[in-house]
Amino acid sequence: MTTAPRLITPEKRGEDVDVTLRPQSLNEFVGQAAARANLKVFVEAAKSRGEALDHVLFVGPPGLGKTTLAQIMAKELGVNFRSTSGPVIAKAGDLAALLTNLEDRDVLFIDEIHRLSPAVEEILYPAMEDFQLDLIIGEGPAARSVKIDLARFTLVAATTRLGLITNPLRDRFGIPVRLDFYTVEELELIVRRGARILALPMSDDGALEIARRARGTPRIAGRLLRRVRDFASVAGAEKVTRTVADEALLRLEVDALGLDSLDRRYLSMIARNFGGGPVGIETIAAGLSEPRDAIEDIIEPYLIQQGFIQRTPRGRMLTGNAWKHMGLEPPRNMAEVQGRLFEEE
Ligand SMILES: Nc1ncnc2c1ncn2[C@@H]1O[C@H](COP(=O)(O)OP(=O)(O)OP(=O)(O)O)[C@@H](O)[C@H]1O
Ligand SMILES: [Mg+2]
Repeated sequence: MTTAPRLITPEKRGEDVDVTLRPQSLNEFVGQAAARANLKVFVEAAKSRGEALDHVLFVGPPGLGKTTLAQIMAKELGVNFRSTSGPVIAKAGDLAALLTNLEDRDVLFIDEIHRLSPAVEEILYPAMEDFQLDLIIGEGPAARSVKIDLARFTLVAATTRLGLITNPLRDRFGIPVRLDFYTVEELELIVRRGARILALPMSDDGALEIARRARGTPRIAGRLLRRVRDFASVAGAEKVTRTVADEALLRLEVDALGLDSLDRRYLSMIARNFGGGPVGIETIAAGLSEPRDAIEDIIEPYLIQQGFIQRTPRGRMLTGNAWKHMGLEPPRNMAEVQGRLFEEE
């Protein structure tokens, strides 16, 4: 099943390979204040002791800056950055090859670590803990195990779904970092910085309008900024004002809160076909013809954070806010149904 291209998706797309907007240091990185402050301390401490930084796990919805922070870690530590991702490492040998090529204190970044195969994960445990590889050479009675010493490296991993990581793996990260959606103020700084880099004249209320509608996500802020720039240049606008931004975003079907057509389809399907829920995730996935993963990773986190849906033991349920946003009347027994569901828990 393929997901239709969606302007607002926080998923990676070609243009994000364009690194111009990517912050290069912890100081340049906007938002995530608590995480940033902690990371600064840990980096300083590791550097002053001349040791490898403890392993770091970044957890959070797509587009919030996990890969960016991983790269920044290596830069701040002044070490090499090697990068791979869970689904790419097919065999234990692939990971072994990567690990044996690391130098002391290097950062190895594994994106989507929840998609590592169990056989590969097994190799990772002793590597993370004792900086050793335990390899089995040969098969059957002739098989023997060899241990290879590795450089003392730092594993920096990222996942959108903490729940999909096994406990033994999770426990081996000394520094777990959870990234949250950004505030409008933070996104406003990110948009202004982006406009400066792109040499795009923009008023304060123009930046605010884009920030408000970026779904709490820097990647989306960057993407909206580029699209607004296109509209502005075609329309011959000298400056991105609130009106210019608003017109462009409306044409992109991004509403006042940053919800796009897929978000709205999600909400309206639960409202119209299921009386507001509760309705199970599989049913929603089938109804929207979208993979369940994409719904759980991309659509729901923001809708939950905005207080539009609740996860109940029986499935998803719309809140009063969601009905209001759609301009619809909530069912009269909504509060009662919700109360009953949570009692059952
Ligand atoms: N704090 C920030 N300030 C400015 N720009 C940011 C910030 N965080 C992320 N970005 C920008 O947002 C985009 C997405 O960031 P990044 O690729 O690090 O997200 P991610 O969390 O790794 O996403 P995914 O889960 O999809 O891999 C990048 O282009 C980056 O430039
Ligand atoms: Mg990433």
